[in-house]
Order: sequence, then C-alpha cells, then structure tokens
Amino acid sequence: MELFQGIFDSLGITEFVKPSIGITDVLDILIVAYIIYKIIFWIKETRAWALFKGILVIFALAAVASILKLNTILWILSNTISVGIIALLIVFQPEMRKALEQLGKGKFFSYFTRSDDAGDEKAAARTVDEIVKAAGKMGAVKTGALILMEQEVPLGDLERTGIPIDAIVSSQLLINIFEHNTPLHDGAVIIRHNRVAAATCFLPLTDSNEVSMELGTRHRAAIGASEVSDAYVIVVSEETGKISVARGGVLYRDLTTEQLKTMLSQQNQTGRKKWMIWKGRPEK
Ligand SMILES: Nc1ncnc2c1ncn2[C@@H]1O[C@H](COP(=O)(O)OP(=O)(O)OP(=O)(O)O)[C@@H](O)[C@H]1O
Repeated sequence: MELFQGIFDSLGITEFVKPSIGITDVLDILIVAYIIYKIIFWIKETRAWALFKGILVIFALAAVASILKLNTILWILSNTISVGIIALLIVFQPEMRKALEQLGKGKFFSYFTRSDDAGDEKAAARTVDEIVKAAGKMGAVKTGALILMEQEVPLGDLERTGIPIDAIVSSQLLINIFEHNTPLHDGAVIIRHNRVAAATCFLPLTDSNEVSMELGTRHRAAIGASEVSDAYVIVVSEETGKISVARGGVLYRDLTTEQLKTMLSQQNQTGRKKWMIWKGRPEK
C-alpha cells in the first residue's frame, strides 16, 4: 500500500481512495467480457471479419498520420468517420438483422416458443428422409430444386414472396413441385415444422465474389439465403444433377444422398441437445 501511496504522491495525488470491488462489479465485468467475446465471435463468423481487418488498417494509418502530423490525412479520416459508420450499417444490415433475430429468437425464447411439431423427433427424421429421397430422385433425372429448412431464424419475409402450401413433406410432393413447366417449379420451397410452408419463394442472391463462376443464380440464391438465416438450403442442379447444401454462407457441393442425410440429421441432434439442456433430461 505504501508503494502505491508513494506513486500517487509522486503524481501529485494526495488522496488515495482504496478501490472497492463488489460482486456486482465482478458480474459487470463478466457480462461485458462475454458480450465482447460474442461480438468478436460474430465478426469472425460473418463477412464483417474482412471489414474488421480493414478498419484495423485504417486505425493504424490514422496512428501513423497522427505521429507524423499528416494533417490532410487526419482531416479526411475525421470527416469521413460519421459517413463510414452509416455505410457500415447499410452494408451489414443483413448480418445485423440476423444477429438481432437470433438474439430475440435465441435459445431462451425458443424453449418457450418451440411447437410440438418442431419437437417431434420422428416427424423431423421423416422430413429429412423425404427430402433426401426427393433430392436423390431429382438429381438422377436432373430436375433443378431449391429447398430451405427453417431453423431458429424465421423465414417469413422470404415465404411471403411465394405461394402458401402448408402440406406434410413428402418426396412425391417435392418432386411434383419442382417438375419442369409446372406453375410452382420456379423459385424455392420453404419447410417449417416438418411442413411445406410455401413454394416459388424468391431468395436474396449472395454478392460474395468467392462463389465459383460456374455456379448460376440458383446456387447464388441458396448461398444468399444461408447468409441471412440459419436455414439449411438444399440445391439440386438442373445442369449436373448434383446435390449441394448451403449453410452459414458456405456451399457444400457434390454431396451423396448419405452425406445429405448426415448433414440434415445434424439439425435434429442440435435440437435434441438444446432440449436436453433446458429440460435437464435426455430425450428418448
Ligand atoms: N433469387 C432466386 N430465388 C429463388 N430461386 C431462384 C433465384 N434465382 C434463380 N432461382 C431458380 O434457379 C433457376 C435458374 O437457375 P440457374 O440455371 O441460373 O442456376 P444454376 O445455379 O446454374 O443452377 P442449375 O445448375 O440448376 O442450372 C430459376 O429458374 C429459379 O427456379
């Protein structure tokens, strides 16, 4: 303590106030640390990571400009920062919207809002089987298809661009929907709570320049939809018959039906795990 007092004396601070840390301060620090951790994690998961690195470069530039007293650069930086913040909000509107939706529809609320159908493991497994069967059959005859399986993030906005169906998922229904030259074949099908909610839905196209040039708008729409939601997006290529899945902005290409089934079954397991945590007992 004397050491600190000596330091404070040398700095001209006469009164040394002993800091007091209570349980609320510890809680406060833990919450802030958790929020910062989540934000960094979110940045790394989205397109914001590249932008974040860009911002760091600008900060480094500003520091150098400030040390070297490069007034013109400093003036430009200080006058563009407010415009830059608005531009960030516009560019990352889909990511921010997704983050807020996940917050609102997150684990806590999903426990209370989970419908019986969604919790029905058998129905979910049957849905996966029907989708896999349909994808395999459509791939074999090169019928193009685009199917979204809704997860936590609601797809209401995308659903409203299509035609409501509200029917139990079956491979026959899916094959029929995507049959060439039929009224419902264009666009995407949305599956919610093991039911076909809508068809002919229009999805946002990704603007990522990392997407292979050989992929057309169906695949770009699949990636785009997976960027703005946590849906599993299944694509069957009309050109090659190959099956792909887009998830979190990543396209997993050229999957076998077994791989597709394994991938789609993961969502059931995630749901089951959540159920176990909240209920405190294993699901049968
Ligand atoms: N934004 C969109 N939302 C929903 N569906 C779309 C969208 N864009 C294209 N599609 C669907 O994709 C079809 C066109 O696919 P296109 O040939 O351009 O893509 P592709 O990725 O090369 O797929 P494929 O390998 O099946 O040819 C359209 O007829 C339509 O059904």
